[in-house]
Amino acid sequence: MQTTLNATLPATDVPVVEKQVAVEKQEYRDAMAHLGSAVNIITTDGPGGRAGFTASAVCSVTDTPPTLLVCLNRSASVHAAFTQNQVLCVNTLADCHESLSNLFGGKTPMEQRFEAAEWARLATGSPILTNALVSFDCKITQITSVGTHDILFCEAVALQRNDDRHGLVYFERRYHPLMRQTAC
Ligand SMILES: NC(=O)C1=CN([C@@H]2O[C@H](COP(=O)(O)OP(=O)(O)OC[C@H]3O[C@@H](n4cnc5c(N)ncnc54)[C@H](O)[C@@H]3O)[C@@H](O)[C@H]2O)C=CC1
Ligand SMILES: Cc1cc2nc3c(=O)[nH]c(=O)nc-3n(C[C@H](O)[C@H](O)[C@H](O)COP(=O)(O)O)c2cc1C
Repeated sequence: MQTTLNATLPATDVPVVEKQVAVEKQEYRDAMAHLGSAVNIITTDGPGGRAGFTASAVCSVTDTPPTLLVCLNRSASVHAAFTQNQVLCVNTLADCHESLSNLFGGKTPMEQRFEAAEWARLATGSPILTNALVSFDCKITQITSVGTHDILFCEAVALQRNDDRHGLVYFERRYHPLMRQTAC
């Protein structure tokens, strides 16, 4: 399906279309499914308990100070743990992590989620997935609410990289391996 959105243009000789375009939730989700994204398991540990969930709504904000953002639905069972602990780790998944992603994205009990992989710790005490593509160990510096979600701004205080693994992309509601270029 091809969809055209009307826009108000500033040029004087261009007819202005004033019609307001309402985007329904399902239409928005169907459109967002066209955006390929990395898949991450976001973990935390501390006074609020150990918790983790799968997230695609993650991006870099600034390198000074090194800051990422993570969008977390306030209705998720893990929400209180993250806001109480004030620390988290963004573990970006490799191509072998499809089933782990589904485990952390479903309604699975928390212990069962963590039993399925090996974890370490860096600076904040948040679980680091040992064979992740990259792990950003962070303190949460700011939280802003927009609609159903909280945007967690997270300053990286330690990093772990695995430079030989292939990536994983979530696109059109499916997982796709993303191959690293190797010398031939
Ligand atoms: N940002 C989020 O909260 C996301 C939540 N999910 C959840 O994971 C499950 C499976 O998702 P899909 O297989 O991708 O099918 P879907 O049809 O639920 O979602 C399609 C796309 O819409 C966006 N989206 C979905 N739910 C959203 C939400 N509550 N807030 C903002 N954006 C949202 C995401 O970009 C997602 O890839 C659903 O329960 C979905 O709600 C998935 C991706 C992102
Ligand atoms: C591929 C994928 C991406 C997801 N991305 C997000 C996200 O960015 N933000 C979010 O709040 N939930 C996201 N979810 C849903 C959460 O992982 C899920 O709600 C979380 O595990 C909490 O579930 P619970 O309430 O059963 O603990 C995603 C799920 C999947 C499968």
